[in-house]
Amino acid sequence: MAKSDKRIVLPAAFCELMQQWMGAEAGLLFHALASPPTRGLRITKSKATPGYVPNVLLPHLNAAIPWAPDGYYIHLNAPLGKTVLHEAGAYYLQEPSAMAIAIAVAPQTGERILDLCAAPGGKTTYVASLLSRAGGGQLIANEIHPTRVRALAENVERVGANAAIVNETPDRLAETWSASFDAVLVDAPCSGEGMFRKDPEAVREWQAASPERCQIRQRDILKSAVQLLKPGGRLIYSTCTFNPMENEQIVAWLLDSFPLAIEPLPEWPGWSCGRPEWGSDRPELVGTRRLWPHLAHGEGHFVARLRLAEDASPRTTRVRGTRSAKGPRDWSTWLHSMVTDPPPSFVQPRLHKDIVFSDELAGLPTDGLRILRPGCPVATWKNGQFAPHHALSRALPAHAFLSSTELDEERAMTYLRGEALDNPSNLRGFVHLTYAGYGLGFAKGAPSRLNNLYPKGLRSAYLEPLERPD
Ligand SMILES: C[S@@+](CC[C@H](N)C(=O)[O-])C[C@H]1O[C@@H](n2cnc3c(N)ncnc32)[C@H](O)[C@@H]1O
Repeated sequence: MAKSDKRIVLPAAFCELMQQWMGAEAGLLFHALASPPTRGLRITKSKATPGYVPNVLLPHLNAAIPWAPDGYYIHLNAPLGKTVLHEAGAYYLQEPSAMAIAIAVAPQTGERILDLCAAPGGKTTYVASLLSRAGGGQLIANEIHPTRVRALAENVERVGANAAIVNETPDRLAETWSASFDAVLVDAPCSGEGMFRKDPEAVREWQAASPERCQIRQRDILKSAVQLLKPGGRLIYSTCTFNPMENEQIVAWLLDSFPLAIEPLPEWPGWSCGRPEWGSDRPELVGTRRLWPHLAHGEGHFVARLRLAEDASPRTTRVRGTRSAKGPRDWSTWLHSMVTDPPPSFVQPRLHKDIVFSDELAGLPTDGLRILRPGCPVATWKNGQFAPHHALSRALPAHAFLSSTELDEERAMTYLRGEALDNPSNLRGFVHLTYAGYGLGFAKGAPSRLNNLYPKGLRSAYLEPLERPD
């Protein structure tokens, strides 16, 4: 190991490799890797009003992140991971350079988008926000790892993103869903050199053989990703690593192997162009983007957007009969007694065991696939009775609920601890509770109290207040 600075000790083989690629500039990178990491958060639910920030959060935000309309830098030690607003899914703590990836996906109205390597969900949740803001579409988030897929589901539910969650290998998805997507995001497993500053484990795990090993896996995943694209569809490829083997070289290989063309990405402030000389001298590589921590405030990402030729002849999907979305009887009546203007995927749901899910897999065959959630869990259905699922409280804006009440921070904390609340307005039935306009969960109105329906597994006694006493 070479001692490069007093904070982290960079692997000697990493330093040699980067010196070979970058020459004297490598010193600037190593110097930047010796300084503290950047930290960011992204407002998640600015669907109707981009740029909206809850007032209580304002004192905790630093500058806006120039490439991400919903992103802000925050202080390294800002205690923002355990607040009512965080629990309510009002923001997602996300490394600043990672925010550019969903922007590169550029979701359009009505598109069907697949995030192939999605856990823990940073990019999925941003793509979901942008797709919803564009007018809605279909989003499917896949994660191969059986434990990580649960963290993905929790984050998707916390921020109220509308997505199906799948736990599959890319090749099985390609087999079943060939030529089905307008856009596929591959945020690939990589050697993680852009994580060095914020995660000492990333430094410990890095080995001289990591870039080559990762490159092989990335090619495998990308072969399936290309197969999943409709003709004319977009492939977005990203990593959080610096070495060209997993970046420019992968994109050069994609251009050589498939009828794909690079779509140049915007010139985000501080970002650099990919380097053609690192990828078989393909001049188009200037259309890819890199964030270097010695040139911009972020930890480091590479991203490329490629478009599949319109006349690409895809292997067609074996359609084994798409399951028709069938909900229980009286569903529509119950749903309209809870919310106004439910999205179409809620009106034609899927019933799976005792849960009614919005159908985010409409039009796709699902037989034989490991589906964790076909969409948002909207309600439970037991003994012929519906009850709202907690996830519904996050999935729609507060104004959509027919019975909704706003809590102050103290009452919100009481609710998130799992305690009953007083009921001064004598509310009855299922009541949607909000804080700063963000859905927290449901309660059930009784004569003198609001009974707490916040799921036991989510209850938390250790939340930090954000509001300052006057
Ligand atoms: C960089 S992480 C994804 C981060 C995520 N996109 C986010 O923004 O939160 C890469 C993911 O790929 C998954 N992965 C690992 N090997 C894979 C493989 N062979 N095929 C597909 N995904 C894989 C990992 O479990 C990991 O969750």
